[in-house]
Amino acid sequence: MSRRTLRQKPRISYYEPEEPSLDEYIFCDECADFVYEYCAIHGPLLVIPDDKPPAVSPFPAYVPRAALTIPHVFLHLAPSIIPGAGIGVFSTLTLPRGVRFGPYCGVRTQQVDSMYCWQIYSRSHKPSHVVDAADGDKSNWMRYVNCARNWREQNLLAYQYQGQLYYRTIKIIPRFTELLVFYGSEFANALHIDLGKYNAPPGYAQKFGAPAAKKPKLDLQQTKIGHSLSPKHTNNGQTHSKDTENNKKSKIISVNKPEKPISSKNLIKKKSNIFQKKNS
Ligand SMILES: C[S@@+](CC[C@H](N)C(=O)[O-])C[C@H]1O[C@@H](n2cnc3c(N)ncnc32)[C@H](O)[C@@H]1O
Repeated sequence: MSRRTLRQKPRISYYEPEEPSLDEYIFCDECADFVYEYCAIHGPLLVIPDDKPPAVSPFPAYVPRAALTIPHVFLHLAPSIIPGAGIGVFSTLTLPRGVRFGPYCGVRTQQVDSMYCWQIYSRSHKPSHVVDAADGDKSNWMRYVNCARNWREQNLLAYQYQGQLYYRTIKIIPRFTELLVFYGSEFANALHIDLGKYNAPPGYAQKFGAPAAKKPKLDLQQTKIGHSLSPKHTNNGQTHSKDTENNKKSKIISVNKPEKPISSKNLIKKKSNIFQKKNS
């Protein structure tokens, strides 16, 4: 009887569940929990892509390319409601909660050289690089979103997903309302925003019918800025600051007063006026 050795076969595992990367989780505001890629109960985020700027801009050279990327059906640029803050981004239509904008575009760098920077984290939650949108010709409209001065006026949340930074709406945004995100405590301090007063007093959201706040498991708001801010805990690379409460309380509808309507005919005219003013 001949003895045959068995051929060396590579071992194949027919059930190799891939560990989901933490960078692929998003936070469902309704479930108040992290979900993988999208919430099976409340559905995916409504993705609004940037407009594609024309190869040759019909606007004068002082209108940066970034301004032409604004999804103009939904949003427009106008002077901010915040005194001295320059240009801001406003809704043209009422936006529901759960709309995703982005990604935030800019120059990839390691230095925080401007107020237009967002820190991106690696899958191992270490600072990876910074996206700097200071150059209006190498970035998109998201650079014009200003920082909320308190939780009540914050209607966007910055978060990291698959290595890029996005903004999503955390409440219904009535039309002609300025879109405002929280930049994180370092930039907020630089803008003289009183962080002690940023969050509403405890129980405020419940007065307006929000369910009792669960104890936050994770901090989840991305914070704009630098290397000194290390993420305390990240999920999908999201940076987590002490602002989780903002998300929990986002169940209340915005108390922002709508801005005065701007007719769409005047929008483009207004757009160039804004830049003229800014550059003069
Ligand atoms: C990322 S940019 C936002 C777009 C800016 N408004 C513009 O016209 O280019 C950040 C700058 O906007 C202004 N800004 C944003 N939020 C502000 C706030 N809450 N208070 C005062 N200034 C603010 C500051 O000048 C800051 O340096």
